[in-house]
Amino acid sequence: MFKKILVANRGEIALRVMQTCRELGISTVAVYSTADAQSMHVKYADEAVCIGPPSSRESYLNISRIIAAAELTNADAIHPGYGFLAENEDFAEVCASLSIKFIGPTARMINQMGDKNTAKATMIAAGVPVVPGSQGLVTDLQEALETAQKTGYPVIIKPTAGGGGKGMRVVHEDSQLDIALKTARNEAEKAFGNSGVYIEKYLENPRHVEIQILSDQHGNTIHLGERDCTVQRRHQKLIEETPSPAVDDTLRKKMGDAAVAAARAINYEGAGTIEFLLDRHKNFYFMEMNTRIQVEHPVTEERYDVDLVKEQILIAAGESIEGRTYTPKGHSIECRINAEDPEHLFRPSPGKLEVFHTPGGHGVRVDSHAYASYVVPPNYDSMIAKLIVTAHSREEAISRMSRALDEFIVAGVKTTIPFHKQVMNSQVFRSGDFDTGFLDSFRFEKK
Ligand SMILES: Nc1ncc2cc(-c3cccc4ccccc34)c(N3CC[C@@H](N)C3)nc2n1
Ligand SMILES: [Ca+2]
Repeated sequence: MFKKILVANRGEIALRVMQTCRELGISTVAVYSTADAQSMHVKYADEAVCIGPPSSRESYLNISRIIAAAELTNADAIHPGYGFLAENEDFAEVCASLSIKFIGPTARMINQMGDKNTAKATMIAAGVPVVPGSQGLVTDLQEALETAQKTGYPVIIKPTAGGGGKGMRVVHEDSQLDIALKTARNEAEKAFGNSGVYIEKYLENPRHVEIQILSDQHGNTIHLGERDCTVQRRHQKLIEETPSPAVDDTLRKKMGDAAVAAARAINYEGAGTIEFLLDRHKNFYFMEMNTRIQVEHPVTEERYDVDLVKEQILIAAGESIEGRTYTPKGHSIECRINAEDPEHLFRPSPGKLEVFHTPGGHGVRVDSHAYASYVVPPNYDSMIAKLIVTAHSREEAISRMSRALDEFIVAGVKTTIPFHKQVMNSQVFRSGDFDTGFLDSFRFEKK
């Protein structure tokens, strides 16, 4: 078992990982930029190393500085959290070459799943349903036209080197294809340094349903159910829940089995998530595979009564998950509390927290690094807390979430709390019958 783990991240996930390390008796090393000198994860860790100025490029994205901190403190493993270097194959490779255990899959696996076109080919080989479209990358207009005519409009052009919606273009007819292909390739080159794009049939307003996977180093793979992440704004997830209101037991088994087959096919190691698009006819299609712990992991932890960060660490240390069974129980919903102003296009609202009072009570969990007098820095993402609520049914979870949001008092910055309150009270959300277009048509009522 590891003696010391360096957490190469900040904010709530850094604290979350350190909490599990402390429970396992593993000492912790924090890395931080000068902007995070007063951050909770720095105070909480057994050791802390300042790795640079506020800019991510010179701190949390700087491989050599993080490795230097690991060597300096003699850490025997690194947990990357999510974002930053969590899916960076060079980082995983450098750790491996220095015999510092990267808590996650190998560099090869990160690479294989990071390239969306390669990931898709791998899924086809594993028998996982994928969206019909081009066989591989599309470079010239002629090939694009043939693919689009074979697939049928509308089609979507997607960058192979990244997810998250950047460089995507939806095309409805031949005349638009030339421009769309050029702009998609340009945007992809600018955003990812790789202009590779592929084409898929465009599914109108699907749901986003993802399956949590756990695979150990001994060939065992299990799934821990689904998370519905359909409530998103500009490709940013805002609300996640499990179970999905759109998934029944039959579909859950099909999606779970497909996700397990995919992980087995690539001999996956660690915690991973297979993201699917789910259409109105309950057909599901592979979208992406994430090779990291995700922001929304707590809803799965609450329903399956599992510490996913603990599982990651035990698996990285070589433990087997053979024979592990989980009985899912309850309905869990997460709201991401961001320091953003819902009355002004969710623009960031950094600043000092004059008041930070978190809700409590049975079935209420708050994952946060924030505290009263903490200054939310403008340099990083705006999430200051995750409010996770669990109850026996979806209806009960929604009313508990609504009550907890009322008690979540933050002053000094604007937050998404009032927005979440309105979503929880909306008929459409309560009906469970919505798709990824939900927020496009959701009007936030300014008070
Ligand atoms: N073939 C096909 N059809 C419709 C799609 C629609 C989306 C999409 C677009 C906009 C918001 C979304 C929210 C959740 C899930 C998917 C979406 C989509 N992606 C890919 C990256 C992800 N962040 C959004 N891929 C799609 N692919
Ligand atoms: Ca992804």
